[in-house]
Amino acid sequence: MVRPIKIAPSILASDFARFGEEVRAIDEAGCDWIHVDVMDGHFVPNITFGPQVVRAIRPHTDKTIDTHLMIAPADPYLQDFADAGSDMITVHAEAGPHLDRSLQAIKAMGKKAGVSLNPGTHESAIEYVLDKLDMVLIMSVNPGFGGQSFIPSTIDKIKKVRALIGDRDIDIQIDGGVTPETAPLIAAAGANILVAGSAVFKGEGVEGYRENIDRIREAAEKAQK
Ligand SMILES: O=C(CO)[C@@H](O)[C@H](O)COP(=O)(O)O
Ligand SMILES: [Fe+2]
Repeated sequence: MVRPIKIAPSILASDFARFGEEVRAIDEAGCDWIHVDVMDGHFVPNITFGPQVVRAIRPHTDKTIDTHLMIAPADPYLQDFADAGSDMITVHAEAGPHLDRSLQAIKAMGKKAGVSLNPGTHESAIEYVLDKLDMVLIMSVNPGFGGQSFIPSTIDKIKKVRALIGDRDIDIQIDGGVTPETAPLIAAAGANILVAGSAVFKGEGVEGYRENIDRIREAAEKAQK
């Protein structure tokens, strides 16, 4: 089954002084999800924002708020993100130490659960938690910053994760360096949720964002067929 392509702009590349306006603009521009990059300055070498930002943007969109937690430990903060309005909560397999417990906690909060793999992490890290997953996020850059170049070995990992998933109802998300040029390779390998920060927000306002989202989506959909 071909899973529908979804585009999830990362607000890490938006204007932080205008979060509400920026979220409304990407919503109006036709994005599918809103990707929120949470960084703690410990698991990754950058600090961004916490549950308060999710709470602040929640009234500006009905679309899925996809929360990418690059924090360790994640467990003490899961309830805060759930209460703030996150729909999907993704933890890193490397953030440990109890991945299965983190996923059980997210599901018990009634949220969709994702697990993320850094570029250097083997796909077997998800093998025994597949029954608790709604999504696998394969990092195509080392986490911490937007605007980095796509790491080519990601393509091979997408294929391996797709094979591991089999016919389970699990999305594969790719995050980092997604552009209209990399999107076809990503989609052809079997991923269907594409996060894009700089490639979307380099545009001006709703029309600029729409053009960038459409270009990525069209390139991916064409390659899926
Ligand atoms: O999680 C991360 C980075 O750690 C990403 O979500 C980036 O924010 C994507 O930015 P671009 O590579 O698309 O500019
Ligand atoms: Fe991300």
